[in-house]
Amino acid sequence: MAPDRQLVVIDLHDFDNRRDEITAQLMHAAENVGFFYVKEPALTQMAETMFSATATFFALSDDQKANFAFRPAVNKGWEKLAQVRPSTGTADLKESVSLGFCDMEGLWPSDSVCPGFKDTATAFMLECEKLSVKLLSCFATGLDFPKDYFEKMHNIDKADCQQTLRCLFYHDVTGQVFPPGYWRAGSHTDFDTLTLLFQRPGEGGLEVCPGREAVTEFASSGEIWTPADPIEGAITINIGDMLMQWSDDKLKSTFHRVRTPGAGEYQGPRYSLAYFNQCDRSAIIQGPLKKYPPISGDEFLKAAMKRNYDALSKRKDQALQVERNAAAAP
Ligand SMILES: O=C(O)CCC(=O)C(=O)O
Ligand SMILES: [Fe+2]
Repeated sequence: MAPDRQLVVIDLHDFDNRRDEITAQLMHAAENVGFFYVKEPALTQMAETMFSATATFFALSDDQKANFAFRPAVNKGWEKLAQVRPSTGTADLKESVSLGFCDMEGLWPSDSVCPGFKDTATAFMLECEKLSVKLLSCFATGLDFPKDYFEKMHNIDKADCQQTLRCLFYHDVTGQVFPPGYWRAGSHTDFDTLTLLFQRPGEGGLEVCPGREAVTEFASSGEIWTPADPIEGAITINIGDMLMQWSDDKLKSTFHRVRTPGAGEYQGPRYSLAYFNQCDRSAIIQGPLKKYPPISGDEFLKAAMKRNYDALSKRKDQALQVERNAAAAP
C-alpha cells in the first residue's frame, strides 16, 4: 500500500473535552506517517524568545562556546561540524547546544556571557514538557497503557532524566556550493520517544521519508522525500525509535533530513529547536505485545549509538577499500 504522505495539522483546542478525537488523530498520523504538526501558537510564540537567546549564544566566539563543549556521556553541551550520520559519512553543516534539566553542571553560560539564557531555556523546556505530557498521555491511551504511563518514565525530577532540548544553528551558506553528500542534517531517525521540533517560517529544508516497518531496520523503504516545511503557529512533531519499539512497531519513527539550500533559494542561517523526549535511564521499554525483549532507557540509547557507530565504521572501511583498490589499479 502506498504510504499516506499527508502531514496533518492537529488542533489541540478544548483538549480535555476532545481528548478521544485528538488521540484518534494522533494515532492515525503516528501509525501512517510518523510526522505531523500540532497547533500551539502560545508555545511557538514563546519559542521566538528562545530563538533569540540561542542566536545570542551561537554569536559567541568558538573559544567562548568551547567552555560548554559537548559531553557525549550525558549528551549535553555545544558541538560544531561534529555530528556525522552513517547515512552520509560527512559532518552535518551545523552547530548545536544540547540542554536539559540535569547533567548540566558547568554547561550553562553565565548571565554575563549570555544574559538570561538559563532562565529562558528552562522556562521554555518546562512548557515543552507540559505539551509532551499531554501528547504522551494520548499515545499511552492509544496503545492501551494507563494514561500516565509515559509521563512516569520521562520524569524531569529524577536524576537519571534524559529529556533534552537541542538548539540548532545551520550556518549561512550564501554563495557556497557543496558536493553531493553534504547536508545540513543527514538522513536519520531520532532515538527518542517523541520530538517537538520548532522551525521558523522561511527557514525550510526539512524532508521526511515514511515507509520504515521495523525499528531494527536501518534504512527506510523507498527514497521518496516529502517536505515538512514550517507552519506558522504549529510545532512539527515526530515519533522516535523509543516509541516505535514501545509500540511494537505500530507507531513509525520516520527517516528525515535537512537539505542544504542551493542557488536561487534562501541560503541564510537556519535555526531550529528540538525537544527530545527520552525516557529516564532506568525506565524499561517494552510494548504491549512484547515483540522485543525489555530494555532500559540507558541501554536503548547506548545500543542506538553503537548501531550508528558500527554503520559509520563500516562505511569508512568500505571507502578505504575503494581508495586502496583505485590505488592498486594499473
Ligand atoms: O533542524 C531540523 O529541522 C531537524 C533537526 C533534527 O532532525 C535533529 O536534530 O534530530
Ligand atoms: Fe531528527
